[in-house]
Amino acid sequence: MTAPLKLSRFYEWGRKIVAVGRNYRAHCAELGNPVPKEPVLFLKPTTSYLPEGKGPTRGPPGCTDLHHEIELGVVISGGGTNIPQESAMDHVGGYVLALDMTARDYQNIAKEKGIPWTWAKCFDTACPISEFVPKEKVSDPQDLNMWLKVNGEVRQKTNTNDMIFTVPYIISYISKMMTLEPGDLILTGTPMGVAGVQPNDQLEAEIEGVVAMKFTVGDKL
Ligand SMILES: O=C([O-])CC(=O)C(=O)O
Ligand SMILES: [Mg+2]
Repeated sequence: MTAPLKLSRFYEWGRKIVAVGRNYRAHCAELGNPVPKEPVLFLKPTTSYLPEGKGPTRGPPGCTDLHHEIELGVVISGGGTNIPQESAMDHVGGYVLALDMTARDYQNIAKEKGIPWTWAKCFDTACPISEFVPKEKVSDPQDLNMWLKVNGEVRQKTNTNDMIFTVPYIISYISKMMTLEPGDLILTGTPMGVAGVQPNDQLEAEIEGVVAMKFTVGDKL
């Protein structure tokens, strides 16, 4: 008999990570991007997962500008296609605090050339995650204070009520074109304050009152 799949270990068996970009106005402004009318979506592979305690996050070969992006992650427990916004939260099993580590130099090259962001977003260790937080521990995902410190200094700080597109809107929007499955992770976008990190930097992040995590930056892959 095979063991039942545990939602708290979604990163071992979930099949995709769907990331929303440009979901906070101030972050759009800091990178000179327009505020989107519909969610900007991209995928990260599950090989980019880095659970806390499993080593450092590392940039891809040749990267000279590895950025941190703190994000609320939403773990899907019940799959579906064409999920209505009204019942979208019934498909959520819990949350994680996540980093959408980004090789900003490669992303800028990709933007200039009009080619995909794969090299910038999909490398091994590009998705550090906290322990799983069951849904019951979060009364309102749209009212969470979260912050990220680098070497003890606050770099990013937000409340998730600043998101342009809410969690139920995002779930409904994605599921119109891509079936969501149990174990999928949705990254909901980063607030202002993204910046470069160096080997041996200490990253510390928290969703206040909910979960905290620590990672070190390692050498390039
Ligand atoms: O790389 C970017 O700026 C897009 C993105 O992931 C975000 O806004 O979280
Ligand atoms: Mg991001």
